[in-house]
Order: sequence, then structure tokens, then C-alpha cells
Amino acid sequence: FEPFTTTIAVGVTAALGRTIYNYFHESCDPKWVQLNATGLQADLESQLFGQHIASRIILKAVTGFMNNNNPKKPLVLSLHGWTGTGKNFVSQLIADNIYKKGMDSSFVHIFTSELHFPHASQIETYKSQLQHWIRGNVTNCAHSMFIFDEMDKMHAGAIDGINPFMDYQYKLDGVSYSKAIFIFLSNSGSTFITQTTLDSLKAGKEREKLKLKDMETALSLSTPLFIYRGVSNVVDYFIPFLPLESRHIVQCIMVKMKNMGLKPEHEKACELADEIVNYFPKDEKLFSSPGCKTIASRLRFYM
Ligand SMILES: Nc1ncnc2c1ncn2[C@@H]1O[C@H](COP(=O)(O)OP(=O)(O)OP(=O)(O)O)[C@@H](O)[C@H]1O
Repeated sequence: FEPFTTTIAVGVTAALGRTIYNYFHESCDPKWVQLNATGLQADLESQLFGQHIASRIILKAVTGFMNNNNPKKPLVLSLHGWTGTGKNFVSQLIADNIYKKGMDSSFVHIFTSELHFPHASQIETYKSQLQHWIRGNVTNCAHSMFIFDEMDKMHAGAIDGINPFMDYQYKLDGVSYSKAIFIFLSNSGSTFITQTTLDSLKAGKEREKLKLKDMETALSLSTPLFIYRGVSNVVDYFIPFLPLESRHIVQCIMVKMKNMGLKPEHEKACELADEIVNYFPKDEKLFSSPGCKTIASRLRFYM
């Protein structure tokens, strides 16, 4: 080949290689990171059971935030509620509708207090690692998402590591964090949420009539560490996850039956909801103790 043809051939091959690489390799551009608001709404409506408050607020918060090209601060959501009520699940629905690779995206990061920050004596190390990690990831992709599970078991020092990133600021050491999303998950406040739901049902009020304002203030006060470390001030929404009733467990069972390749039968699901799940409080027996968690493994045992 003459030099001119060779140069063109090499150039074309390199460009093609780059295109193929970009096509398969996740990057921070809108092809990989973009909110599908209709998808999020549809998923929340069809897959998340019994959480009308969370569903509405999350859709509003995430859509408003992602549609704003110039947010003044990161989106900070604090999800509270009894075990198995959908806090992790909803985080997954959010990730699925922002990142093409969902929870497998390299821009979604999950921390679990007892797993990632187990030793109180190492808090200073965790704090500095966490800060480096967040800074590195946000530099890499502004729309990074950080999920902190078991927030109620988090050490104060680790919280101090994240706190500066969540406030209103133009830039911190040259990096802007205002497009990042922070989601905290915790069981704190669940006693209050349960009691409020119970009182309301006993008073003959429909569950769906419960509003965020019935619980928000109490939730903002439910994590003493948040108050002490000033985190409450940077949380945009405290979101209650209501305890699930047997009709929601029936819905979860139907989904799991389908996932297991079985024909979802409503009557059978109702029987199982009675048989495989315990309900509380002791007298009323209204709410599922495990929520919808462990339903799949219990079903496997019973079917
Ligand atoms: N409200 C719900 N609607 C539909 N499915 C649900 C709901 N809540 C829980 N599930 C199902 O149960 C599984 C476990 O729930 P999830 O992990 O979201 O609970 P959690 O609230 O995060 O609990 P924990 O506080 O113990 O971490 C989910 O993956 C989902 O399949």
C-alpha cells in the first residue's frame, strides 16, 4: 500500500475502533445516563405496592432534579421505613430509569454501614477514603448516584465525610457536586410511621389519604445523628415507607410466582399471604413483619 492509503486505512480503523468502544463501553453521556421519566412513573405505579407517598414524592423529586440543567445542590433523599417495604427496591427503580446499566452502572455506588464501615476505630480512615471516593466518582461523572444503606447504623465520623458534598455550594476544591444524587436508607422512624398508619386506619381513614406532611417532621427528627451532624438541613425529602398490609403481600406473592415461572393465582396468593407471613401489632395483625422481604425464599419452601 502506498503511504497515503495506509494512513487513511489506519485512521478509519482507529475511528471505527473508537466508535465500537464507545458503543459498548459505558460513559457519562446521555446515551448511558439520562432520566426516563415515563419509565420511572410506570415502574413506580406498576411495581411498587402500597407506597403512594413515596411513589409520588420520588417521581416529583427525581424528575424535577434531572430536568434541571443547573441544580444548586445535589438531590438528597432520605427513605425511612420498616424492613421489606421497598426502600432498596425503589433505589433500584430510580437507577434503572437513569442509568442504562441500572444498578450495574459504574456510576451507581452502594455503601452498607456494617459492611463498609464496620470498625469505629477506623473512622478517620473511612472518612478520608469516602471523601476521595466521592470526589473521584463525581469528577468522573457529575450524575453519580450514592446509596447509603443502614444509615441508622452509620458512625458519626463517616457521616461527616459525606456531609460537605450535599450542601449548596458552587464548587468544592474545583469539583461541583450539584448533579449527584445521594440516597439514605434507614429503619429509623419506622415505629412512628407504623403508629401513624395504624391510628389512621383505626380512625377509618383510607391508607391512601395519608400525606407526607403527616410524617415528614417526625422523620426529620428520627435520626439523631442527622440532627447532630447537621445532615437534616441538606436532605431535600424525608420519605416514609408505610408498613405493608396483607393485600400488598398478595401482590408481592403474585409477582414472585410469575418470576418463578408459576401461574400467578390470586386465591392461592391470598392463602399463602396468611400462611407464610406473620402480622403485627399483636392485637390488630395488620402489617407484615418481614414486609415483602424473604417472600421469594418462603415461597420456594411452600410451593
Ligand atoms: N412496596 C413494595 N412493592 C413491591 N415489592 C416490594 C415492596 N417492598 C419490598 N418489595 C420486594 O421485597 C424485596 C425486598 O425489599 P427491599 O430490599 O426494598 O426492602 P427494604 O425496605 O430496603 O428493607 P430493609 O430495611 O430490611 O433493607 C424487594 O426486592 C422487592 O422484591
